[in-house]
Amino acid sequence: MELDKMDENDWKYHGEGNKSLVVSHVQFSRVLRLLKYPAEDSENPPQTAEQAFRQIQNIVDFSSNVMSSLLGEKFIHSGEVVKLPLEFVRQLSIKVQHQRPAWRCDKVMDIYSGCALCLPNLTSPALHQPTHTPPLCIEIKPKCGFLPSSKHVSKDIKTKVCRFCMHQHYKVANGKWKRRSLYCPLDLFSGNRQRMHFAIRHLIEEPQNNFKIFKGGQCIYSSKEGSDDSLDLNSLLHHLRPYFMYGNNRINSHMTGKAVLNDFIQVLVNALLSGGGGDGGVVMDRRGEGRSFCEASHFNRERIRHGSQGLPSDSVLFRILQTQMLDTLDIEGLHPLYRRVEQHLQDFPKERTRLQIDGPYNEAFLEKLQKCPTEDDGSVEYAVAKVHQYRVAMTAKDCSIMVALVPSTEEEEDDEGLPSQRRHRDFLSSRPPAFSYSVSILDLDPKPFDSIPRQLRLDQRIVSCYLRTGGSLPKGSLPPLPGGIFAAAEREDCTLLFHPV
Ligand SMILES: O=P(O)(O)O[C@@H]1[C@@H](OP(=O)(O)O)[C@H](OP(=O)(O)O)[C@H](O)[C@H](OP(=O)(O)O)[C@H]1OP(=O)(O)O
Ligand SMILES: Nc1ncnc2c1ncn2[C@@H]1O[C@H](COP(=O)(O)OP(=O)(O)OP(=O)(O)O)[C@@H](O)[C@H]1O
Repeated sequence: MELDKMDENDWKYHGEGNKSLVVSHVQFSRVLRLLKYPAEDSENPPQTAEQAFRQIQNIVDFSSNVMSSLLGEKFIHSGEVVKLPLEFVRQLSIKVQHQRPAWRCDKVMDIYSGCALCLPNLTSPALHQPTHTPPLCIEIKPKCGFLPSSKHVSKDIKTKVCRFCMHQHYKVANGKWKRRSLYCPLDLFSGNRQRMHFAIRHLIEEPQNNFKIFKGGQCIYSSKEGSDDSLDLNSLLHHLRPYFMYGNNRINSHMTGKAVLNDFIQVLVNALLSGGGGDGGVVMDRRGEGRSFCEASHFNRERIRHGSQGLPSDSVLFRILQTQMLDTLDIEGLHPLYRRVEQHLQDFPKERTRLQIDGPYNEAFLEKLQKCPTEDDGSVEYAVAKVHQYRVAMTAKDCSIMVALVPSTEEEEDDEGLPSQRRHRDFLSSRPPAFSYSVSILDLDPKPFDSIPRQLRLDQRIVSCYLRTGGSLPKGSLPPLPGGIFAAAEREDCTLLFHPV
């Protein structure tokens, strides 16, 4: 990529979140992630080009020096900061504007700094050979996978119903989403295949901003944000079916929609539980049996056929969960420590640098949070270390997982020996066809120190909304019944009920 010869026609809109907009290269497996500002700041950018460069460099440093050490290098692609010609960025902003979802247009793309983060395109991984079937990439934003056990938690409900499930009620009540998702992160993080299957099924039913599917780099399945449109399961099945035709199905050229979805979910569960190599010991996580169930989950505990297996210690879910659990005090216990730091900074503003409140995110930062004493000695150092830990946990609660699945070729499947490509890849041993896969984690930005008071306010609002409504919702806010899109898959097949494997 020659930075002085950038042409907006080589790039296309790829997606966006709350604070960045992503464009992908039409030919190479690269994306550019550009910052966004509130629309009211569009005339006067809130920071200088140098500050924008520093912000993106902080993102790279935080990802490569801090998150990578906690989550595992193999999952992380930190990218590099690039300086782009301003004319290119302006033209790009005009080009992508009409593709942006209306509900994200309260923010505008940064066209002033010329700075961006250049990353590998995780939805069209380099291991894909253009002549073969395009890779399927599944993006999951799993959110928080445990119930708090801190003594500082003031509302008992927080120890019973997980944050995501309570937040769903708040989001529907406030019109962010029309329907409630029945996905529960505690099921996904359980390590129990049945519960994980159940969780993914609900992500498919109501993806919101937690689930997307890409084929060959194109998004083929996601929520139409803010819209009430029903999801097109037939179209999804049409895309997925060719990947799951094997054995007799290949000969009969028929496979039920239910079977396609079951196989798809099974392959995804395998990838999430795999360690990407290594021995991958299975461990029970620190949540303990009682703490790993959310009372709002629709999963029937009695259906568990085999006890809770726990997550393999080298799996992506295990690493994310462990990092999320650096939040040991809950926001209610953390907030007084935040206030201690804030007070200290008011008294000694120059201490901001020594305490690394806004970075640099280097080894010293990592050491500060890893060497935090277990007991509060009343010091500002203790408070800072807990705040740093909490911010890292926040990032892990808001990151996304990208699973890329590449079907093995006929030759690879038919070859009795071990083909050279296969030696260099990890293969999922579900049922045929085999998939080579890679698992990555994206969106590992540092959360600002100042975001902590907002966290406390949001926590209070979510809990009081849940308690006020008693967990009930207006009619129509549940996914369509009976059985949602899965019932549609069954109708398409005129066959049995959908059962998790
Ligand atoms: O607070 P939450 O749990 O609602 O998470 C926010 C996300 O909302 P979600 O509930 O996932 O829809 C929110 O996502 P959306 O904008 O809703 O897609 C952002 O990821 C936000 O992070 P940031 O402020 O952009 O760094 C997230 O804020 P942080 O809490 O991570 O700062
Ligand atoms: N390296 C990548 N390769 C492919 N797609 C990517 C990559 N990085 C981001 N994306 C896509 O762009 C979308 C927005 O990116 P990202 O989640 O980083 O934005 P954000 O603004 O930080 O999100 P949030 O709302 O969580 O703050 C992602 O959901 C994903 O689909």
